[in-house]
Amino acid sequence: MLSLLDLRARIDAGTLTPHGAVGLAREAIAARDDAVRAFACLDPRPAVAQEGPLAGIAVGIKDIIDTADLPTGMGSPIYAGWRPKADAPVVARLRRLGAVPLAKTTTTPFAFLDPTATRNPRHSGHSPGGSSAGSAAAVGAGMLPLALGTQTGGSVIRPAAFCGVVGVKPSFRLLPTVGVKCYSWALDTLGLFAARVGDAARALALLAERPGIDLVADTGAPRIGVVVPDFCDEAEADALAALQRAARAAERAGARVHDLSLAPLFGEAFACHPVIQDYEARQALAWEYAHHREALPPLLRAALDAAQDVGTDAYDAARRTAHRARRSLKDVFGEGDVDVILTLSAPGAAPEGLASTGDSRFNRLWTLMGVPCVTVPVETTGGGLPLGVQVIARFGDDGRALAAARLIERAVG
Ligand SMILES: NC(=O)CC(=O)O
Repeated sequence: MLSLLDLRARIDAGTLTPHGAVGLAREAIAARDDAVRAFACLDPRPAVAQEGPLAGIAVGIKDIIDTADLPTGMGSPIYAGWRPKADAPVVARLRRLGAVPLAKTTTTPFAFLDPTATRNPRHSGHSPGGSSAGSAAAVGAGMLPLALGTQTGGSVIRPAAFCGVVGVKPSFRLLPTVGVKCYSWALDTLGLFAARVGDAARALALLAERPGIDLVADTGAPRIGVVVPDFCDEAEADALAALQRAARAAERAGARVHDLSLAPLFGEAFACHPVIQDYEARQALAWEYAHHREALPPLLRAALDAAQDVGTDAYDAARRTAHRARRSLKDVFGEGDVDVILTLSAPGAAPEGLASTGDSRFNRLWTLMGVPCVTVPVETTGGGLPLGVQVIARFGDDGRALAAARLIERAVG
């Protein structure tokens, strides 16, 4: 895969130019994307800045994120050819840092569950996951060193794990979702994909203007609480084995690892995620539902049909429960002798075929809690499909989540 840090080191050393670095991505796209289909469109004549900490870094932008010089199609014929007037602030920030928004990456329609045509870069007969399908696949295929995605349920962590890359869903609103097509304003979170933890940490620190995110020294021996939430349905044996492998490797690397159980309140909060999501999606997509319902794909259309019945009382009760759970989660980290939580990134490896983007049941609670999540590739199944594990820190402690993820990444080798 293309490493952001490696490209930047070669540019800083004068052995590679920013044009040359972008050229490597364009060559890889030309060679591989026919098999992967990760892109909605490409910039045919990208402007390549010579200066900036991300000069030479080609970036994929999920196609629900506004770009002024490329269409933003939302993965839907309803927005075919739609050209926003302005870049989303996160895209404008990338340009100020010297990066090149080279391509729009495929998204499931409006970032819901209906699949894309994108294939898993590690096994073309399997899904790359969703909704940030193209971003995860493009990095996993070695076509880009960095890509942006979003998560409302599990749309960063799950596809990253399926494609064998690092995915970061930062603390809620660490990055501005202005200019990003809204599905749920209480849940939508901008995230990113990269080859390795260090690449992702550098990118997030620059995007968030928080150098400390990348400078969290290896926090020595993190206290890791390992949990498989009992309110999530069963996980596949391969995924559970990968979690245990990561936990044991972290322990050998000096981490203090113990099993963690979550109070029933977190199961109640888990059940509140769809109530909040669906109530807000009904309003966020009211225009599309009113004027183009027949052009919506089947899973999204059915979800919005059902969302018409979600009332304000249920919504307000769900928000109260989520609030209580967020306060209780602070105690898990504070009094629970836990620096980070280690859990599954997905129920298993990528689903066979392209009909399903997989299940977000091991992601939704953490999205609702607004806490930073990082998925790290751990191993591959016998069939060559990647498996990841998810590292979660307290709200605002993104650097610690990345530092612990880096320890695990190194420990599993
Ligand atoms: N946007 C989302 O997070 C939905 C999903 O988990 O696929």
